[in-house]
Amino acid sequence: MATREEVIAALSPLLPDPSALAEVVVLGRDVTVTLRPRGPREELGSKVREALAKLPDVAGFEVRWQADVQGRNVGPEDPLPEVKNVVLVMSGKGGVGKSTCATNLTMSLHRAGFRVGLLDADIYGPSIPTMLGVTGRPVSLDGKSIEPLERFGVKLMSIGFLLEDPKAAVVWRGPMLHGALLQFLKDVRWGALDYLILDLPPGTGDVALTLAQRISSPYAVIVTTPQAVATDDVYKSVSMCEKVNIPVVGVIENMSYFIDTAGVKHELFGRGGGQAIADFAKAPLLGQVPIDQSVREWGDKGTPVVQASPFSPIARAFVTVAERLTDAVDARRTEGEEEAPPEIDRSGGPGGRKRLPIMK
Ligand SMILES: Nc1ncnc2c1ncn2[C@@H]1O[C@H](COP(=O)(O)OP(=O)(O)OP(=O)(O)O)[C@@H](O)[C@H]1O
Repeated sequence: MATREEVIAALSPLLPDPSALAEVVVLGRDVTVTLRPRGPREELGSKVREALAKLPDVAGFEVRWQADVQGRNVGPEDPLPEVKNVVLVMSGKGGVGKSTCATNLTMSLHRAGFRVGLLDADIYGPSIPTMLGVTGRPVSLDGKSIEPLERFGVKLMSIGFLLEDPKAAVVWRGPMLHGALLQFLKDVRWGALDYLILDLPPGTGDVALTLAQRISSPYAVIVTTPQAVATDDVYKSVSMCEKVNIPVVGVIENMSYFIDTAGVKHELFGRGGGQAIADFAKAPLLGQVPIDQSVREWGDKGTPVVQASPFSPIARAFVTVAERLTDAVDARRTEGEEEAPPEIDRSGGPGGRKRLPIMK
């Protein structure tokens, strides 16, 4: 078993100054290190993880962050005044692992010490309830606001919670669904959050437009596979973000490769797709997530792999993506790339003013 002193001695040379190390907890063969960084997180996090991996008798390790997260300029009519950052997870087409990335990103941010919520805005195929193993109906304590459900310490809301059978195809009409989404933003008691992650339906879209019209300074993360680059869909989703003024803050390449039991890497879906989209979007590639059977297995069991197996290499891939995302958001906010608060659409268009009978 490594001692606290050994961990501190191994990490000290990597730190910009001693105060960057806020806490070291050794529990058996597991180590949790809390850092208080001045600069970007991902580089320091990677170095610290590398050093921890080299320590003898350390089986698992995690890095947490103690940081003041920069927030957006919230417009006067923004439905989420206490939410510092809103991140829309999007994809050009279905099945690329958008919901998987959204849930594991959320869990990575939560485990790293940030306050985070997850809104399943994939109103046509909500999968967050399954991936997080949550059932139940949202309730209202005051008859006005909706209490979010909670799982693993993360606040959650999904249209799936409102369906009798979440697996059944959603037959509600578009405007009603948009109304539900807006209601989720406005009426759910999210409280103070550093990041609210939204899992958007695949494709270009009216949902993104609705959100862009209501929320000040959201950012988009595009999920793709190496092969999806061959289709127009993913480029279209980047262009659509541009059109509705939602900056793309990064790209995640999912299912990038597969490592077999002999340790050989196979690039089943080709290579370079994520970087090509990142270049097109003029945004960083946040990471390449390999194909790993445990991702699907844990997703099906209702516990994201980052939560179920936090010390595994696949969990670390998601953790790195999450750290790069926080760095990318901070960098954009520091550049002062704030958008003007959105014009509020009162036309009653998609989403209109319809309210859902959630809390009869
Ligand atoms: N890196 C990965 N390794 C292994 N399986 C994965 C990986 N990423 C996603 N999957 C699996 O692929 C399937 C599709 O993933 P997911 O539902 O996240 O995609 P999606 O893009 O959100 O789909 P939809 O657009 O239909 O909502 C799921 O069964 C998921 O467990």
